[in-house]
Amino acid sequence: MNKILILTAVEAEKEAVLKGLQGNARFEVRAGGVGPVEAAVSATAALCSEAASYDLVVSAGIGGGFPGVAEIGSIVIADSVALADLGAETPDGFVGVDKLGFGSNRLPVEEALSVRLVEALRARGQSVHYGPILTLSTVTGSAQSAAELIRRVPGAAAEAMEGYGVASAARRSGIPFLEIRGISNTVGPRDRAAWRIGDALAALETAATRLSEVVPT
Ligand SMILES: O=C(O)c1cccc(C(=O)CC[C@H]2O[C@@H](n3cnc4c(=O)[nH]cnc43)[C@H](O)[C@@H]2O)c1
Repeated sequence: MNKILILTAVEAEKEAVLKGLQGNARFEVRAGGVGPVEAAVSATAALCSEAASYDLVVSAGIGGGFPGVAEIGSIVIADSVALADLGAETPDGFVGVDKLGFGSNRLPVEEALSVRLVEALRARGQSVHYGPILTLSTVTGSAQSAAELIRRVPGAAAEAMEGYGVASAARRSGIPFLEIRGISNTVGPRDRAAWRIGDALAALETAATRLSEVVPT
């Protein structure tokens, strides 16, 4: 793989990733904005630019970890991505677009490379989890909503706001995709004081270093 695009949401995430990559020239890192729409538009613009010829697209940033699965400061690598709030509210509860007959709200990742990254992180003693990462337009703020998301996506490991948008753009271009999250907070009741952005950015930096080692040439 000669050219890899990494899309973060904000500059602080971009800086952490660049630090981890230690000048590896195969990677291009862009901050594309917060939320699935900004992420999809930014990824599409990058992939459609004249100079573009990417072999891999990565969504990377901080995220919330589901309680009992991914603790603050750990890393989550997606085994799939889910647009968890795309669907309809019905008298029987939320129904996803898949059940409504409008396609799927799950997208795959490049599995072999994701697993290699998980193994490389584990081998260095890093706490890393491999599971579904949810993309949402609204940050979860209650235990009830967190439980509902786990009902929708069993095994959910983390949530963030960009992955599915980037994955969707990559899929349209036929390019493999990965998602990486450094965990800054626990998904559940809102508690800004418990946020550990520094720990999450440090985890993200570590993940970027290992990524630069495991991406094949
Ligand atoms: O004000 C709040 O309570 C609040 C709680 C969590 C996140 C935010 C943000 O505005 C950050 C959005 C930004 O960070 C990523 N992120 C980090 N943690 C989470 C999360 O638990 N759920 C969803 N997104 C999260 C996200 O990808 C955005 O880029 C405010």
